[in-house]
Amino acid sequence: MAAQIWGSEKRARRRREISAKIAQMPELHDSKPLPFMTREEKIMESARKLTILTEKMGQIIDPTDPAELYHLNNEVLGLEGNPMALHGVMFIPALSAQASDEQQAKWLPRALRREIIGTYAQTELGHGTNLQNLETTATYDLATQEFVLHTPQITALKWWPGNLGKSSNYAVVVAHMIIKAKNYGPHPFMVQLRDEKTHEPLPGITIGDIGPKMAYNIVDNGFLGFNKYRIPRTNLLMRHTKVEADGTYIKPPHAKINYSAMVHVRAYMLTGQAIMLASALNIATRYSSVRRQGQIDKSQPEVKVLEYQTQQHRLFPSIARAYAFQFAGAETVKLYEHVLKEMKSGNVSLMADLHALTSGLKSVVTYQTGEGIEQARMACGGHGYSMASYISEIYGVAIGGCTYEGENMVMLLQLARYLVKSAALVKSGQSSKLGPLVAYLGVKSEPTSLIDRIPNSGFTEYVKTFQHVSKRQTLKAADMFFGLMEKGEKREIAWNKCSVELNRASRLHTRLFIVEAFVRRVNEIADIRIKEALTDLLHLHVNYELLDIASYALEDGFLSASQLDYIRDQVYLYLGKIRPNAVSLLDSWEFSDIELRSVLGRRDGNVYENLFKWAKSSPLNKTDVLSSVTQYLKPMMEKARL
Ligand SMILES: CC/C=C\C/C=C\C/C=C\CCCC(=O)SCCNC(=O)CCNC(=O)[C@H](O)C(C)(C)COP(=O)(O)OP(=O)(O)OC[C@H]1O[C@@H](n2cnc3c(N)ncnc32)[C@H](O)[C@@H]1OP(=O)(O)O
Ligand SMILES: Cc1cc2nc3c(=O)[nH]c(=O)nc-3n(C[C@H](O)[C@H](O)[C@H](O)COP(=O)(O)OP(=O)(O)OC[C@H]3O[C@@H](n4cnc5c(N)ncnc54)[C@H](O)[C@@H]3O)c2cc1C
Repeated sequence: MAAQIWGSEKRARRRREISAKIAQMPELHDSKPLPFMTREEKIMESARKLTILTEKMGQIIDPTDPAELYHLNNEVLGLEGNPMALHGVMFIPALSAQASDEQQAKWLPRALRREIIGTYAQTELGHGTNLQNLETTATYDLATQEFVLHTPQITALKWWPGNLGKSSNYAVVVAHMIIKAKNYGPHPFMVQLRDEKTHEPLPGITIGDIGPKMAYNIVDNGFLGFNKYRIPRTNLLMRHTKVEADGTYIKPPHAKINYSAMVHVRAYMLTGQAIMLASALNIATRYSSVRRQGQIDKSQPEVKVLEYQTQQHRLFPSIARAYAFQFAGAETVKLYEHVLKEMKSGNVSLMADLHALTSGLKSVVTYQTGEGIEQARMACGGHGYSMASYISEIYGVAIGGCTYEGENMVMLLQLARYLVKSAALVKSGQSSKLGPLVAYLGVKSEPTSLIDRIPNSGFTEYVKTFQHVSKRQTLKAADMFFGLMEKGEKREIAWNKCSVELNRASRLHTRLFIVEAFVRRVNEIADIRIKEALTDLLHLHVNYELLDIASYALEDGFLSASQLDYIRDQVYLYLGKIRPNAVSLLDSWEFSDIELRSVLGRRDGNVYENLFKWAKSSPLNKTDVLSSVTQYLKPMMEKARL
């Protein structure tokens, strides 16, 4: 199963080998539990480990393999981030995709050797979503052949970029490029921020940390202002766009090609989310098979809480989602790598499809991951609320994904643009022009669903039902939009008035893609036992997801009440079937105790003794009487007693 999750036997084996090596290297372990550290201590601890990793990486992993590097980071540095998180996630991908060969030769080897630390600085205090209204300018000075970066007012300060505040000395900065008073829109520039020797900010640069956040606090998200700060013309990233010495602008082959670093993260973050969901579920499910509370049969001893159907219903559909996201994520990364290769050689024809797909997936996956992790926390009762579970930290980090890399509603609306265009093709009889991801929009469906009507139909009737509801909602939302325009409403106003319905269509389309990716994977599996276990999970997935969106299929009678009863019964049936495999389905992800950082989720199940040990190690317990008591509470009580 680990091979299915991680992509191959070899990958799963390598992960095990890497974890075993890390277990033998105490210098790479947390020196004390992270929840007992201050933010400053955590940042120091992370930098300490990161430095050792840089020295010893070659002994542990193949540093050229991104999957191995990702695993190493998760184990050693953890999900709260590290001083170079954005360096790998966005700075290097931005240079790789947008810098010319010559620029790459100059900067990439230095970045890969970690001679410099970089980030991606785009969002500003006043604007994040609406890139067209960013305010930072890069004005070309023909006389010196330099760009002059400037922050015209406080809202133009770069705000949020990870590791910008304190760690990075370089950044890819997105600024509006102005040449001879003409604004060419947002473009990426390579900018040195700090002196390489002293790490002091360079003159003309104002920079710092934006303060503590809900989670992800090892990352120093930062602010950045420029005061007429000059960089050479050749620091504009010039793989696709060029500015010649005389100010001549050569436009890129696709207007949004400079957005590729964002698409990169949107594609790669899906498996990251799946890992966070599976981690929280691993903790909750292991704990649920240790925790005994109450009886089902009063004549029997207390049961493990995992025996309760409500507990299974809370956890198991999310286990199925974690697998589904991992499989859909793997497909998306493959597609992204293909499109990136094409893009580098000038073929931009697949960019719109990839943008639409990743926009929808990013939104649905992060939202459902957040839901699943929060349910996992609640499933642990009181101990879930303790940082000893570590689930609240996983939650805080995961839901950051709903916001970063494009706020979820906004990204769903991006997919909706693509769906509406596809609907227009269907309506104008041009269904043959639909791309493979939306081809179902042009296919006439049966009048009613055949779920529970055809024996041995596998998952086909389920997929058809998901297709039906997605198609119906897409065409309905598109009709509403076109109808408003026909009535004379301006395009943008009409769009806004339909946007809730449009986003519903985007979610349904994306959920269909996730179901299909799961089905595709199960169909590929040869090992009979693995196929069986995953087929059970897929049964739970399709039935649970369909129940969740049943109103769409009920309102036009595509599903009947009796079919809904069948679907509900299937959910209960598969909860029971999955119960014996539940812990194994999560243990198959092979997270080590080092990586999970959870007292509740310990592999050995020795929860109570270790919770007590953990509590005793709280800094508050260093002394029996705190100074808050001697200074304030004791005098207050004494005064009250007089
Ligand atoms: C390995 C990774 C694992 C884990 C990650 C872990 C940690 C990482 C932590 C944090 C990283 C966070 C980093 C950041 O957040 S960086 C900042 C990200 N910011 C955003 O995402 C901003 C979101 N906004 C946008 O993307 C755009 O503004 C927009 C909403 C898409 C609108 O852009 P705009 O230029 O105004 O375009 P429109 O006029 O609306 O659209 C015109 C046209 O272009 C199409 N389009 C837009 N984007 C793309 C694209 N990327 N590729 C292809 N096409 C695109 C758009 O759909 C429209 O097409 P039409 O045909 O419909 O006209
Ligand atoms: C943990 C974290 C890490 C980050 N890292 C980076 C980084 O490394 N580099 C970087 O540059 N940025 C980074 N960001 C910033 C992030 O990319 C932005 O916060 C994000 O893109 C959302 O933009 P915003 O904050 O402007 O939200 P806003 O756009 O102000 O969103 C506020 C609300 O308005 C709604 N809204 C906005 N526009 C529309 C619209 N057109 N239609 C409908 N509704 C709309 C949104 O849906 C939302 O409900 C990070 C953010 C976080 C939380």
